[in-house]
Amino acid sequence: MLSLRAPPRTLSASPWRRRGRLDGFAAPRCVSAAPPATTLETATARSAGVSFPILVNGCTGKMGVSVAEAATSRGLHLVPVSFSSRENLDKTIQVGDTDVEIYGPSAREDVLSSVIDEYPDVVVVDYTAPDSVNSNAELYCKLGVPFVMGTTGGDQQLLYKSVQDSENYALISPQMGKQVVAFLAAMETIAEQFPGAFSGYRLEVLESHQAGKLDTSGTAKAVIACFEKLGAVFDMERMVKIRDPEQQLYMVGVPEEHIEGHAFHLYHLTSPDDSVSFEFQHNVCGRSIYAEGSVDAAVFLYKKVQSMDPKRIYNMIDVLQEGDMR
Ligand SMILES: NC(=O)C1=CN([C@@H]2O[C@H](COP(=O)(O)OP(=O)(O)OC[C@H]3O[C@@H](n4cnc5c(N)ncnc54)[C@H](OP(=O)(O)O)[C@@H]3O)[C@@H](O)[C@H]2O)C=CC1
Ligand SMILES: O=C(O)C1=N[C@H](C(=O)O)C[C@H](O)C1
Repeated sequence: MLSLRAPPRTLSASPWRRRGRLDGFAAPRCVSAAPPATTLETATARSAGVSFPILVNGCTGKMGVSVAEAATSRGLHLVPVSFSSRENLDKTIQVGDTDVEIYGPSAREDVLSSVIDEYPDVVVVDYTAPDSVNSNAELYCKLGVPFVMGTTGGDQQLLYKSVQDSENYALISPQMGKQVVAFLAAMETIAEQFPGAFSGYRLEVLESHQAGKLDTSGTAKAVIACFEKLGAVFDMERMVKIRDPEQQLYMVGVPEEHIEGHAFHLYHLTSPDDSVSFEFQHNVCGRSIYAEGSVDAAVFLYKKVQSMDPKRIYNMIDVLQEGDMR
């Protein structure tokens, strides 16, 4: 019986639990966070024609530092400044040869203005926290600095409005991993072409991330929106969010070395009469695909700004469609 009638946020009847970790759930084999040297050489050569300053906001966090490292590996100039939610942190973070100085909220407007004076073609990449999405975006828009918003959550409608009103350039996406972006693009295409094809189907969604993740998966929300266009019924209250390392290890099957950094997603659809079911999964260990994708996003946005492209607000599907993801 595949129908899931679990109460909200319990795991007792989840497909992950019912099957156990080895039956039908293929956790990815562990991969090294660093891409192989040949890949890096190719990537550096490819970005050689495009070099510009990049400021990564959120370098005290895991994605921020990963993106900063990927940017320097790709030959971009890392601006030695990043912001924190904490005042008077008096901290620097070393990324390659660069000492990135961390500033608190009260300094951010002055510091960012000085950065823009010194590096007029700077692109900002934001990996901070859901509750800073809107205030950070407002600041980037106020100062007219193009930005990639990798941070999820916040008020997404307001985020788009801020960019639209300011006519700033921005690339906004809850998902930077090339293959997951391709899956999302496929979902959007199916939803566009066959609205209602899954009319009446029940949708169940489980997502597992490292315990420190504050919000619900932004990627899951985007995929759910597609299933809803297809006619599936989903109650956001019933989303199963797994943040407990024990459950991740023993039930979900996350490799132990990736408990601190993983994103596993499972979507299960059942027909109204229970006779048909579908299941989709995307399971990522580590953060390298997001870091590389974020640099692709920054390069893409930089080129759009330089060519004064009229579109101004982009997402990762635009980057993928233009063949700009490595
Ligand atoms: N688009 C994508 O593909 C991906 C998106 N994400 C998203 O990126 C975000 C960050 O994830 P992750 O790096 O794992 O989280 P972390 O908690 O590791 O890092 C976030 C950092 O943001 C800093 N921060 C919080 N508020 C502010 C602020 N107002 N200004 C500046 N810095 C701030 C915190 O540092 P401090 O305490 O010093 O303020 C913290 O170190 C999340 O929203 C996550 O969902 C993650 C992976 C992929
Ligand atoms: O916080 C994370 O880790 C991730 N966040 C993004 C999201 O919320 O969709 C992307 C991915 O799931 C990793």
